[in-house]
Amino acid sequence: MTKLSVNVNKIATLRNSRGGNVPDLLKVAKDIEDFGAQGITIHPRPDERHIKYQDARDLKKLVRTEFNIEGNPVPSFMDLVLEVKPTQVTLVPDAVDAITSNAGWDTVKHKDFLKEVISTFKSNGIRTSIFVDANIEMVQGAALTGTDRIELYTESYAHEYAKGNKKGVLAFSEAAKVAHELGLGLNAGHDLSLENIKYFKESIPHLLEVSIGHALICESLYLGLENVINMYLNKLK
Ligand SMILES: CC(=O)[C@@H](O)[C@H](O)COP(=O)(O)O
Ligand SMILES: NCC(=O)COP(=O)(O)O
Repeated sequence: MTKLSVNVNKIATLRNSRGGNVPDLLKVAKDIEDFGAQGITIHPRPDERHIKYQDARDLKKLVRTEFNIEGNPVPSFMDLVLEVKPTQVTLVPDAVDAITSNAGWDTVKHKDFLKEVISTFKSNGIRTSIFVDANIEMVQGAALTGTDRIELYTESYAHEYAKGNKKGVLAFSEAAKVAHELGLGLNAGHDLSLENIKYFKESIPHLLEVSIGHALICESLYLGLENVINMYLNKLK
């Protein structure tokens, strides 16, 4: 079975756009768990444009499933994760001004840095994962850092799948095989959706967890729209 961890960044984006507490991030996270998801993911960015550092602290008290915090291990992020102690930390090499995550780690170039950061988190009882492209050399490099898991950056798979090219998954299944042989646990995420998730799951061996946010929240809005419009129409009769 592959666990579904729901990324709630977009709920925080919506909340922040009005400055109040609607939608209530904590209630949404609790409901997501009650509906059966097996994890909650957040990706606090340094500018706190969606998830605020305080959200991470508040969610820690509430999340009963797996709590995954993603981000670039700059000092403020490291301090937050070491304070909150989530189930898992996923290291993502994103620039401060990146609109969203757009690359995996160069695990060869940054091996010593990653080793040190991973050792710090693991010695504090936090499972570690490194965000990497579906590239064998990067997966092998990740194994040398001591990380528990990797998260395959699935943007290229999603992009190719949307164009009708199912072969885009091949690099991912190869990377997954190598990861398994090297004893790494396997997660995946970015731009996964109701459209492309089934084929990905069927093609990738040993997939422990996917984290999905953007598409899942957009799909939820759309799939709920008819119901809500009818509820309004009923009240306006
Ligand atoms: C690592 C990853 O792919 C996701 O965490 C993604 O970066 C979501 O972040 P945003 O919601 O800020 O786009
Ligand atoms: N790690 C990927 C994630 O948390 C969600 O990415 P996306 O579904 O918002 O692209």
